[in-house]
Amino acid sequence: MSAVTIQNLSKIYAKNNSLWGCLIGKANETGFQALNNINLTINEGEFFGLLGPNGAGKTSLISILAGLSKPTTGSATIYGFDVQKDYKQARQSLGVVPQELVYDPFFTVRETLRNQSGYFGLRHNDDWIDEIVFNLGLSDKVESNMRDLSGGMKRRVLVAQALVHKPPVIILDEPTAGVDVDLRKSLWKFISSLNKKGHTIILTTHYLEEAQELCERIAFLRKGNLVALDTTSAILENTGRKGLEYAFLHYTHEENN
Ligand SMILES: Nc1ncnc2c1ncn2[C@@H]1O[C@H](COP(=O)(O)OP(=O)(O)OP(=O)(O)O)[C@@H](O)[C@H]1O
Repeated sequence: MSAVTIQNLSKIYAKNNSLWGCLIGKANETGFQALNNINLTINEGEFFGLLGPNGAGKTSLISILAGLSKPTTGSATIYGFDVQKDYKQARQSLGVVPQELVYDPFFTVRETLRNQSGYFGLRHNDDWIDEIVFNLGLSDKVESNMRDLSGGMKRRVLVAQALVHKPPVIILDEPTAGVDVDLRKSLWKFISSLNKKGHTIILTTHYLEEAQELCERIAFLRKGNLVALDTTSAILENTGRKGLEYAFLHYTHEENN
């Protein structure tokens, strides 16, 4: 079974046309097209890279998969569950590490992870919580309040939150932005071990050397369009084996598409 399917997916963000503009008969401005007819299948157990420059549409796509935003047209499924019609099952199958540091400053790390477990109906999840925090180097911070953690540690908690319900599909939206070498190493070791156990990993990152090392297949987005989709080795081969940074620039520059 495919882990994720995306069919004819487009997203147009509506313009906030003012009431005053409507009253004086000003024509409504059309919205901004962030995704344009994306078709993509990600296989079960794949380590998949979703790459593109700032504003390419990566987070817009992830938000739709996570049920946080509705597509304008098209559809998407996670493990066969439609992200809109079967929202609960699709969300249960997905763990998302968001790009932005969102947290409640009044809870401890353990309380944060217990609360997150509760959202997924898991009451006695401490064994797994302990395993996650250990693997993310957070064991000594588990009773600390979120507000007392450094930025990199808060990001580790976001990763832990995405994993509390052992989702088969894990999306990491720039998980290593602003984190030190230690976390990067421990994070990739842990995520790779989950991938070996069968979890599907979808990674967006601007650290292309990480994507080159980890991802079996890569999609490049540019201005909402899917401009390349292939195995990492084929992408490197097709662009003269000059590295993923060269391939990134090649595929995401307008004149090459
Ligand atoms: N809520 C919104 N309303 C209007 N436009 C939006 C909204 N969210 C995103 N956009 C626009 O859609 C485009 C794609 O944004 P998105 O956040 O998906 O890009 P991204 O590839 O994740 O970029 P980055 O690498 O910087 O995180 C951008 O031009 C952005 O300004």
